[in-house]
Amino acid sequence: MITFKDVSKTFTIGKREVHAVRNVNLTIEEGEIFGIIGFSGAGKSTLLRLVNVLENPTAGAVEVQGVDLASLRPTEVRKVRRRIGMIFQNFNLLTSRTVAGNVAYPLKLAKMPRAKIKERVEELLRFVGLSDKAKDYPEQLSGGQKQRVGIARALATSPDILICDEATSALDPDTTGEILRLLKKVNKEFGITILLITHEMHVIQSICDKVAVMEDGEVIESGGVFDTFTSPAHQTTKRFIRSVQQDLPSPSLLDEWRQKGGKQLYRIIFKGEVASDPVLSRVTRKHDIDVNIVYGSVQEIQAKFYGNLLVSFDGDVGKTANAVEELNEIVQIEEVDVTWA
Ligand SMILES: Nc1ncnc2c1ncn2[C@@H]1O[C@H](COP(=O)(O)OP(=O)(O)OP(=O)(O)O)[C@@H](O)[C@H]1O
Repeated sequence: MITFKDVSKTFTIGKREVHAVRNVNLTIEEGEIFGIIGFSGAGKSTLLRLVNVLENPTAGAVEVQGVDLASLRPTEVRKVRRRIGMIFQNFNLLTSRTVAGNVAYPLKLAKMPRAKIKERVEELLRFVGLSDKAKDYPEQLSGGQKQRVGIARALATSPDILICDEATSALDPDTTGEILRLLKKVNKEFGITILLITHEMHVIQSICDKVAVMEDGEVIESGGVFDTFTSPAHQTTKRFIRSVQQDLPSPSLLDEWRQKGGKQLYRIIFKGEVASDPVLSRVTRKHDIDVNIVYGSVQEIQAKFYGNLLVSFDGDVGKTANAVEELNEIVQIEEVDVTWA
């Protein structure tokens, strides 16, 4: 478990103070995949550097498994660091060593016997699907393969925690998907807690259990990924979510809809179980009105459905109002203002 207790980190450059992290309180439970998202300069890297003791907090405490990191002697800090693996955006591989040599490196530092190192490296390369690349050098690998080596190296000393610093930001979408699936496998098979930072919401959506949104050094919102996605409280969170969710049709489709009379649009949000319930047809039939589906999308977040449907209704105004009122008791329904779109 990693706990941030009222943590602040201020850098002083000459007379100027930079508040990189401000009053952060977070708990990352064992076995969780926890994502921290924020725009550039939000304070994400500083937060990670506090966990692997590359920085110490100016105020507050960072605890790993109940131990305040600031209270540790240098030898104890090294021990804690060995329990934490790390992967990076630019992979940080040793270019003069082979794939096997890179994965073996932390084991040599830990003074593992040679025969055991060989066995462990083979096992790790099998796990990340790179057994056939053991003798290659990093420059002979694709970005995705390099990150697999990075993951194998980070896992070499069997850490409890894996820290991922923008680990997929340099990769194309397909390769990003492969690496995220591998990270999920790391988490499931070994029970390793994963703490990742990213500026990409789809990374959070794909693999994280919990998310914290950072802005100007502060955590402005945190919680389960499904709840945060479906009920974001903060404007910045909404911006991140919009980047992975198309919740309106394209301008040309909206123009077509306007030309056809452009009736009031309603957005219906289905969450979890209700998504498969034929609620819409049931209610409109009962109130004797027709429903037109103008646009829709369904997403899967943490194995739950999240549906977003844009509809208009044909029929008597009073009956429509009654139907909307009844729907409002079952699902989230709101009028959509598309005057600006
Ligand atoms: N060693 C340092 N000395 C001075 N200022 C720093 C230092 N490290 C970070 N900062 C400042 O702290 C703030 C937060 O930086 P940080 O790198 O943690 O943000 P970030 O969210 O990781 O951004 P990015 O995604 O661009 O890496 C920034 O204003 C940055 O300039």
